[in-house]
Amino acid sequence: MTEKILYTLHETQALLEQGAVLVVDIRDQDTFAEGHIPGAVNMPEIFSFLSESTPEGLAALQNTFGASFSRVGVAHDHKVVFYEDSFDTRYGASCRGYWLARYLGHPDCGILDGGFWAWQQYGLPEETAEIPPIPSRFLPHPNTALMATRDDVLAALGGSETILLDNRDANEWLGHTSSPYGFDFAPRRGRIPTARWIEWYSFMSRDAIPAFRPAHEIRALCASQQIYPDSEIIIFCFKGSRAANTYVALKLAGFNRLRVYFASWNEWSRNPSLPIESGEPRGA
Ligand SMILES: O=S(=O)([O-])[S-]
Repeated sequence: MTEKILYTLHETQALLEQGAVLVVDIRDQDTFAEGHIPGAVNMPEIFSFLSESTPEGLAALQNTFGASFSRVGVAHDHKVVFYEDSFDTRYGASCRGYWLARYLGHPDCGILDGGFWAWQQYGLPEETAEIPPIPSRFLPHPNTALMATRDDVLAALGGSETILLDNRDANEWLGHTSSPYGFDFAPRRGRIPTARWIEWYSFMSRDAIPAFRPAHEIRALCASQQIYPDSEIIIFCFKGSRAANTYVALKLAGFNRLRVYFASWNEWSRNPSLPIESGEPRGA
């Protein structure tokens, strides 16, 4: 059975009415305070946390989000739906929430299709009051099959088995900036050698409310880079958010051998012993 990831407005509203879902808003605190889905809890750290893929880094990631999920009441036996403004406004942060919950072993989580913009567009109820969350005890059970580490990426370099897929914005791929958060946020600019590149925006329609493109279009886009549904793929970006967005796009299009290099360029670029390619890519 295909895993359900996207929840429509109608489905989410019905689940809320039944008390059958915890809705998690990943936007920043001020935006959350201006209006959010009634009953939603706020977890901006889903977007901001920077991780490392060393054993210590992974343990820190698991502990941090074990504590954060517990703080807002995420529980393994209760459905969770994450949302942001829309899929392309916060670098895919709602997808980062979904992917993190899956990685930490949550069996039943998803994303609000269209995000809060769609919710508002349809005039659905909002509230500004912040109701204190009811904490839970969320114990992470990491699903290591979803995570790629720096060593996994190193092992894939130049090989034919695993495809490295870089989905950062064009100016990062071209080496014009080190990150989306400032030119010098990370110490080096450029690309991981041999990685293929499909900019994350390309997987979404650019309508007023961005949505993932139909599966056949996503498959065709990937095929243009010799990436196919049975390919083994490691996706990366700057810190795992846009990569999670592309993970969702590919999953919806029937790709299943997917891992996210969650620490991404933020980790890779800080270690001078790891190879990068800089300057304009050939043919750019
Ligand atoms: O910073 S990001 O690449 O995770 S959007």
